[in-house]
Amino acid sequence: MPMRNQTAHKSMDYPGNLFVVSAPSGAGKSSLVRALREFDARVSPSVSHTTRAPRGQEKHGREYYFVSDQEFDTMVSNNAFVEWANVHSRRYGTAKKALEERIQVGTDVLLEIDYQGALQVKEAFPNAVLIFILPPSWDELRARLENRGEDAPEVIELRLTNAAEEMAQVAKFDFVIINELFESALFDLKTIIHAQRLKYAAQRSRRAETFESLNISVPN
Ligand SMILES: Nc1ncnc2c1ncn2[C@@H]1O[C@H](COP(=O)(O)OP(=O)(O)OP(=O)(O)O)[C@@H](O)[C@H]1O
Ligand SMILES: Nc1nc2c(ncn2[C@@H]2O[C@H](COP(=O)(O)O)[C@@H](O)[C@H]2O)c(=O)[nH]1
Repeated sequence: MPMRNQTAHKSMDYPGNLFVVSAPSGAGKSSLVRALREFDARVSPSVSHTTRAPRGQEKHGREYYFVSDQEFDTMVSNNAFVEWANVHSRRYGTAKKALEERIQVGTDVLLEIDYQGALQVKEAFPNAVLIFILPPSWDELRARLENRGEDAPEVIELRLTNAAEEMAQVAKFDFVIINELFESALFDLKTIIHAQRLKYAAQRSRRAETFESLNISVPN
């Protein structure tokens, strides 16, 4: 895993919630997150940088910022990523500035990233909620990748090989959802997000009351 140089943000540093969704390729995380956002406009996705080529109808700045290896290297040297990782032989990273600016103003941000990135985010933001999506079976995972029809057979094989290592990380996550029936997995995702918002709001208001009783202003 790449070396990082970051400090953990103290709990309550930021008013926005940070959710991280990881899954082996094809388990259905993008589909779930897309469906979630139709119900919940408060969840704002983060657009990652990647050195992989666009596929299908993907657009620069919408699904990803598609950058060269050199551009990615420059961002790494400038410490511009909150996390980055090699995934399926390509590099992917989350820009630090854009993420911090959004959670600082109270936006709930959702990162769809791999497990290596998720664990780096948890180190930097201990309040981040890590959610892992599992497919119901290996056969179904393969079928979803094949039926999606967007990756070459050798890419599908690489993603399936990597899936074993990814799934071995599941215990490090705060929540696990099995995406068998789509609607049921979506309900689980909505519930986790709702529960976290309530918990965080309660913690903040308790803290505000404590500061109020001491007659001092609440730091952001
Ligand atoms: N519960 C489900 N039942 C059947 N098919 C599903 C289900 N969830 C997602 N799919 C389908 O599986 C395929 C893979 O889903 P999706 O692209 O969302 O996966 P992903 O985890 O985001 O993959 P990647 O990391 O490669 O982007 C898609 O064709 C999607 O429509
Ligand atoms: N560590 C990071 N992983 C990321 C990021 N953005 C996406 N990803 C993960 O890469 C794989 C492959 O994605 P694909 O779009 O090429 O199918 C998948 O697991 C994504 O979650 C990132 O910024 N950091």
